[in-house]
Amino acid sequence: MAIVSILLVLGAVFTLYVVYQQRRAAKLPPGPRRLPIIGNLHQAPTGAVWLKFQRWVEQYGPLVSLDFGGTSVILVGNYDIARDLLDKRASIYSSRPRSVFAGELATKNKHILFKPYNEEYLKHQRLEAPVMSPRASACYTPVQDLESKQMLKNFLSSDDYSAQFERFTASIQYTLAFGFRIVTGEEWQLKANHKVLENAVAAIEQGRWIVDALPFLNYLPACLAPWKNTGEEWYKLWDDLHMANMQGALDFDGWNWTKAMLHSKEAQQLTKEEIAWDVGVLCDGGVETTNMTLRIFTFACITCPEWIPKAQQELDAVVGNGRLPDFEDLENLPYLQAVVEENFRWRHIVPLGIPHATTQDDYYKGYLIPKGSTIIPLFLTMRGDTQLYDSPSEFRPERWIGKTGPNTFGYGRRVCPGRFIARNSVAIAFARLLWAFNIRSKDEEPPVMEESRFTTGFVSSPKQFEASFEPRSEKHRRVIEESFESAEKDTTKILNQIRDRQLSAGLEPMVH
Ligand code: HEM
Repeated sequence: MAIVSILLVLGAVFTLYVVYQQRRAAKLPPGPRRLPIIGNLHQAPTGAVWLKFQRWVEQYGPLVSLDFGGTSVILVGNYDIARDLLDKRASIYSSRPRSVFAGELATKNKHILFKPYNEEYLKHQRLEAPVMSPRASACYTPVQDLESKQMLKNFLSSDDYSAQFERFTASIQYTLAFGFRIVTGEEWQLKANHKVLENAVAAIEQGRWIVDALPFLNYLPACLAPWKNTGEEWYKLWDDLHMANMQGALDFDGWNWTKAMLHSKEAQQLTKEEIAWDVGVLCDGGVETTNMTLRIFTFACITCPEWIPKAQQELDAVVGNGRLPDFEDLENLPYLQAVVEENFRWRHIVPLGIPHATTQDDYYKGYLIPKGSTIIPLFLTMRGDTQLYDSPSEFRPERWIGKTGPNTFGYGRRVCPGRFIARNSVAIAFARLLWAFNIRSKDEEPPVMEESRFTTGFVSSPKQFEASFEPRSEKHRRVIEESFESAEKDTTKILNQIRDRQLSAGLEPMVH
């Protein structure tokens, strides 16, 4: 009798639960039909995930809801909705989805990208803010100036754009973060960084770690959960590199982010290791992102070169051929600025943006967005919107003359802190590369712009292709050589010049 009663109660509770779930599901945005318990897990795409997500947006509209094994996932396929939710309601849309492997095991909650939005996260954001502000970032141009001059000079003897772009972006980030340059690209720190970044991309890869889909599996002992040892191993590599870089930064003369952050008021609430991670992540955050943006630019030069003569005519008219374009020239180069905007639109390095998560239930246009939902802004879908862009696969800077382009650096309270530095690095690199070289395909049949030319994964950029960088004239070659020859290369002097620029801009660069 007692057993029958218990079964009846359990049955009633289960029925109520199913009815509750169905009622809630009825309020969600539309989406593909879900199965009990697993939801849409069986339909979870792999590879170029964004293509399947885009098809769902075409089928169900710009707001799509999915259920991945009990986690509500909301796809956002249009700029207006992304702004409405992620910017205008940022106070409840700025957390991150739980990531067991990458966030908890491989980085032990020390990587800012994976941190949930709470008081603990804000301590780290406040620590970074002074070195990332627009005014502080404007003081870093001497580093971008030197590194772009070396990049041009290196292109005179080698077309290996992968190596040149990586050295350029890494040297900017390492100089600012730790006070030393990446001169050859063979430095051990950069080699160690390769391994760490390779692991980082694998750690975030969707569908790779079963524990991310089924977090309860993390309660298993390590002998039954092999990912735990992998996580521990990757964490150690990462931690050792950050700690070694911090020590290096303290040993170098001159100002750098590590010293500035360690001496700040906010640092008193954090451990040295946490600060080493914060600086390390800021450094890493700018290397691959900027590097991939330059690869995309080069791919645009060889797949749709029609716009290049206009950009070069503008540079010739404003700068002439007797000197390199400078930061001061940028405001007089509207076409070049439009090239930067179009590059960010044409192909974004994170096709699915970086997911946010909600911290409370919300309603939007009558639809329920449940607390704990993963919100995915479909960057590529938005950039390919044919309602907004005529022939979106074509590279047409004209779309942006006198206008700013689409949101490149994310949303709300998680917007990319490196956006001011990144824009300056990209703009000066584009201006100088276009001024200096004719960038052409080395293949008889130049590649065409199509999806299969891009890598899949959390970040995406053009797969390897051949390009030549030929100086536009002998005069251009000489200017490139002389500009690098006469550039200040002493890192300590450059960094102290940056500290002084910050002081005269009324900032406190925080170092004794
Ligand atoms: C062209 C270059 C870059 C692009 C396209 C880019 C793009 C992004 C995007 C889309 C996000 C996610 C924002 C969101 O969640 O809504 C992000 C976050 C981030 N970026 Fe960048 N970024 C670039 C360069 C940089 C640079 C130069 C740095 C450092 C100096 C940096 C550091 C970071 C960090 C630390 C985060 C995590 C923010 C957080 O979760 O609180 N990025 N970036």
